Amino acid sequence: MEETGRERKAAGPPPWAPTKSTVFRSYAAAVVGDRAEAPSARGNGVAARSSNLRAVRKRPIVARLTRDIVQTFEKCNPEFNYVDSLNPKHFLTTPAVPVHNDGLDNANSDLILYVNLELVNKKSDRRYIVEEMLGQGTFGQVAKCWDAETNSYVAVKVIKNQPAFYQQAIMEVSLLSMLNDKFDPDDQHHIVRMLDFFPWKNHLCITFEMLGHNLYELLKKNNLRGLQLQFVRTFSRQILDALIVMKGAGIIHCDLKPENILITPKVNSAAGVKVIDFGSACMEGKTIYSYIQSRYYRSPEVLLGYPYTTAIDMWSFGCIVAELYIGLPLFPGASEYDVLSRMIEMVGGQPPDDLLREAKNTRKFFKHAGSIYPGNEAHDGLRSSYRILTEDEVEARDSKKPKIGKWYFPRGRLDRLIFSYPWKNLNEEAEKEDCLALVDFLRGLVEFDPNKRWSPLQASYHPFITGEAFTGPYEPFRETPVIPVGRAATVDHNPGGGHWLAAGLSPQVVSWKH
Ligand SMILES: Nc1ncnc2c1ncn2[C@@H]1O[C@H](COP(=O)(O)OP(=O)(O)OP(=O)(O)O)[C@@H](O)[C@H]1O
Repeated sequence: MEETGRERKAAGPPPWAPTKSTVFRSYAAAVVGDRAEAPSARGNGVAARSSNLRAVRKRPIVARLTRDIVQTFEKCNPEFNYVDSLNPKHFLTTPAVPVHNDGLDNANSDLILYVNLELVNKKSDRRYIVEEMLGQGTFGQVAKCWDAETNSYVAVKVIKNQPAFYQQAIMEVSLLSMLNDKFDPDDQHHIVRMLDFFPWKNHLCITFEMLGHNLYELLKKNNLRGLQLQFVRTFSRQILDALIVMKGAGIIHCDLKPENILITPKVNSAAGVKVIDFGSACMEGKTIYSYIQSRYYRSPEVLLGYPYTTAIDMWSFGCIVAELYIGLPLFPGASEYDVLSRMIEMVGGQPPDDLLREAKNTRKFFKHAGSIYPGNEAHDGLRSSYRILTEDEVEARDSKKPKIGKWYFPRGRLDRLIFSYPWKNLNEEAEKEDCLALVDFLRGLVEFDPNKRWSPLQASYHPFITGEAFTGPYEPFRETPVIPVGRAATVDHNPGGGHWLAAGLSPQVVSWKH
């Protein structure tokens, strides 16, 4: 299946500085062009206007003049006649042409937002004044709003006025309130805080704490050259912390990607991140959708149509960790076939045969070779009765070529990519050791077999995360008796925190100094 939803617009090439390798340069430029991004309205005009508004709020004399500006004009000119409807609105939503909902919504069922529009929680009479657009996504729009009651900014997600989106947003509200209130009451585990939710003009509005740029924006600011290892470690540690809590709650995020990890305002000058967007999340053991996760971060079991668990978030997490280091997506496939081929080539190996036997989409990507496939150099002497179809075989079957993206860095294994990455200066012994630890860390995350892939708690004890000396391949402790998912009659999904108990821990035990 080709991508339909979740397509985002190209962001344009980055301001690329003089390089060590033109191969990497063109790769980055193409990846930015290929990777679709939510159209952001953080234009200069909007930014300037918002800082003006802030200035107005802070200076009482200016605030008074501004508030009473109509009266002031009337005093100056008795013929001055202010009519609200003639006041030009600064629209933030595109398109801003009224179509549905008595002219309040556009053709996409998005509420047409404009600067100074008030979104009101009628129950509490709390008002949120729209100031700028933060993001327009699948489920609706996220606007930066001024909360007059707390004198602070919040991010308000205004869900599209359509039953399916409303239902999924209700799920987001219920899962996030459970995570916030029950599993992270003291806001220690890097999960966004939901502050309020209410209906407004047939749209569900969800209010969140205001956070900063997302990690993709951060990587772009850094010319897609990746972050220093210390930041990769800190961010990974914090995302893992959130994943431990989510697994404890039995929640699968289903859309973990750099765009959904936001930088928190600095506390004591320490960098921090939080996981956002539970709009695709579901409870483990109650999975409904099969078409989930953004393509670059989609796990093999989801691609193959196999029952999935919280392990799919660990796959996405592995892709994110690698991307933070190299600055570029690990598997930027132009189609699902391309993503799977890249996984096989870069990680080595392929999904285990019993998974391939049971998965719904195996025939889309693999050929059952009948007897044992002896493997080849690229597959590490793999022995399997399945092999991935060649491009020609896919073309012959589908009567069209599979979409294949360019390879802009030298083809090969992940470890080679990490060690040969031109922007890193691996002169120091300590840096080389850190890199070895990173490669070993990634090994346990981008593991084809979801039952062998490390859980967040197992990963959290890896030397790359703890900062201990890396002495050799990490062997995680055994967490729970392994009951292969989809290969057993009943599966204990640990929805209520059994994961913690099995490990003899409570969520509070695992905390790091950030
Ligand atoms: N709490 C927040 N603080 C600041 N910005 C935010 C916040 N929440 C969301 N955003 C911005 O809005 C964007 C879209 O948010 P979100 O992912 O929740 O919406 P979505 O409709 O589910 O989007 P998508 O379709 O991309 O998944 C984010 O990438 C981020 O840039």
